[in-house]
Formats: sequence, structure tokens, C-alpha cells
Amino acid sequence: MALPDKVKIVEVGPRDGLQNEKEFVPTDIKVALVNQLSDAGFLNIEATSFVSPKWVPQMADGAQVMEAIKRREGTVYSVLTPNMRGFEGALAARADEVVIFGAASEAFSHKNINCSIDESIDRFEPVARAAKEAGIRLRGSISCALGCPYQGEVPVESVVHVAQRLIALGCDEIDVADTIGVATASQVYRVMSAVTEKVDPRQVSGHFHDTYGQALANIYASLQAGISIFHSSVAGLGGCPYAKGATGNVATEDVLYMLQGMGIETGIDLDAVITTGQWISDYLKRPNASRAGKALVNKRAAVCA
Ligand SMILES: CC(C)(COP(=O)([O-])OP(=O)([O-])OC[C@H]1O[C@@H](n2cnc3c(N)ncnc32)[C@H](O)[C@@H]1OP(=O)([O-])[O-])[C@@H](O)C(=O)NCCC(=O)NCCSC(=O)C[C@@](C)(O)CC(=O)[O-]
Repeated sequence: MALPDKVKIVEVGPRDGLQNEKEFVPTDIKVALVNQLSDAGFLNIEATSFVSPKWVPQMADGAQVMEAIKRREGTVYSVLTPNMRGFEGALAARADEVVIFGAASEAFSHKNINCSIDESIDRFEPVARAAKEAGIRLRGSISCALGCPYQGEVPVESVVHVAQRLIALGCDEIDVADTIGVATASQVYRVMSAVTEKVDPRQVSGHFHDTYGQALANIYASLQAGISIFHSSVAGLGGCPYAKGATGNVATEDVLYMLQGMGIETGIDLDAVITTGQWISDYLKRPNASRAGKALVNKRAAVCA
């Protein structure tokens, strides 16, 4: 299949990137991160979650973040909402898109949102209806679509089933997520092909954590399967608190560098993202997990030396 000439990158750093940070990141830092990413030209930024602060304390300031960010014309600001309580918070915070998040693995569904897959879809139903009534975009995420930390293998049929249920709820887009980053390219090609047999490929995205260093290859395999929407996290921040050991999403800088090299358009300023990636890594006192980010920061330093 011919590769797309344009790809949409959904920047999930402010939510998926930060949610697992042990130390509370001050709201003004979260806001500065979102604002810098908006200025870099992202069409879609996942800014925060409206979930139980007991389960994910780092996202407790979601309303304050949404209140304070500078909204860029043309950028969709998304937030996670597991239920109607979350949806009400998102509506009040003027989110452009709400994300319901299920799983293809029963075990992870219970660990992450304290209910079965079927119960989660029932719980999402009123959220989906309310979002459509409010004219808010609706996205559905399928965690552990390529492997589960608790049950191991996840049947492709389960991924396709959850994908179809989420589309039937009215999702504008669904994310096939490798939550623990275990997948390899041929498995990804198979799963994406199976999902896009039933769901319009334009509505399907790839969300790849990079725990085993396979994310870029998995993105390439997804491109070959007709996918043209990908999630990534600036500086490779992140990991899900309910997927022990899962490291960050694939680094946005690495994805942009790869796509640029292939002549695939994203509309995003890689230089600006590199600066932001180094800034947030320095702030969090953690190494920058982006290879291209680090290399280009070092290259800048060499030029200035
Ligand atoms: C879903 C629940 C709430 C169910 O939690 P529960 O205990 O089943 O439900 P509950 O109704 O009993 O609520 C428990 C407490 O949370 C409160 N509550 C209830 N709902 C909300 C809400 N929306 N916002 C704020 N507070 C809420 C509720 O009021 C109550 O407070 P208490 O009475 O104990 O003081 C809980 O399991 C939860 O919040 N889980 C967090 C899930 C999460 O955020 N996980 C990480 C994001 S998913 C992810 O990272 C994967 C993804 C998307 O990136 C893709 C991938 O890589 O796989």
C-alpha cells in the first residue's frame, strides 16, 4: 500500500506523558507545556484527564489546566473521561474532544478502570450520547490491543470487537494502543489490517509505547496498513500507572524526524518540539528519551561551541 503524504500526530505528552510522574507537576508547568506544543503547530493535543484523583493524582488539576491554556485556532484539545462525572468536568472545561478509554484485555480493564470490558462500554454509552449532543468530538482508546501485562496475549478478535463497539457508540476516531510497548511490526500490521477491515482506516490511530524500542517500526508497519494518525509524547515521556514497567510513548521528535525523512507532511515544527522536549526533560530532571531530540540538541550545542 502506498504511504500517505500527510500524517496527523496527536501529542499526548501533557496527559499520558505526565500522568505517571510521581512528583506533582505544578499546573503552570503543565500549562506552559501545552502552550509550547500548541505553538509548535499540533492539530491535536491531549491536555489532561477528568478521572478520580485517588487513582491518578497527577491529573487532579485538569480543570485548572484547561482554564489556563492558550487555545490555538485549529488545535483540538482532548481530555480523558471514563464516565459521566468526567464528561461533566470536560464539558465545563470546554474540551474540544473527550476520550473514552477501554481495553481489549479483561484483566487490564479491571485494573485500569475497575470494570469489565462490557461494563466499560455500558458506562461509555451515556458519555458518547452526551458528547454527540454537545457537538464535542469523541475518541475511543483500546488499551492493551497488542499485549497485556496481566494476561499476556490479546486475541485480535477482541481488539476488532472493542473497535466496532466504540465506533457503534459514535467515536470519530479510535486508538489501537500498545500500552506496554511489546508489539513487533508484523503483529501490528496484522492487527491494524484486521481492524481496518471493519473500521474506516481514516478513523484509526496507532498509540505505541516504546518499552522494547519497537515503536518506530510499529508506526512504519501501521503506515503500510493504511494508518495515518499516530500518538506520541514529547521527549518520550510517560507510561500508564496501571501497566507496571510500561515506559513512555514513542518520542514525538523521533516520529517527526522519521516522517520528515520520508517526505511525509505533519505541519509541525520539529525544532520547536526539540526545544520543548529538552526543557521538560530538564524540568523533570530526567534524561530526554528522544534519540533525535538528543542528537539535534547536541548538534545545536556543537554549532554554538
Ligand atoms: C474510572 C474510575 C473513576 C472508576 O473508579 P471506581 O472506583 O470504579 O468508581 P467510583 O464511581 O466508585 O469512583 C471512585 C471515586 O472516584 C470519584 N470519581 C469517579 N469518577 C470520577 C471522575 N471522572 N473524576 C473525578 N473523580 C471521579 C468518585 O466520586 C469516587 O470518589 P470518592 O467517593 O471515593 O471520594 C477510576 O477507575 C479511575 O479514575 N481510573 C483512572 C483511569 C486512568 O486514568 N488511567 C490512566 C489513563 S488510561 C491510559 O493511560 C491508557 C491510554 C489511554 O493511554 C492508552 C494506552 O496506552 O493503553
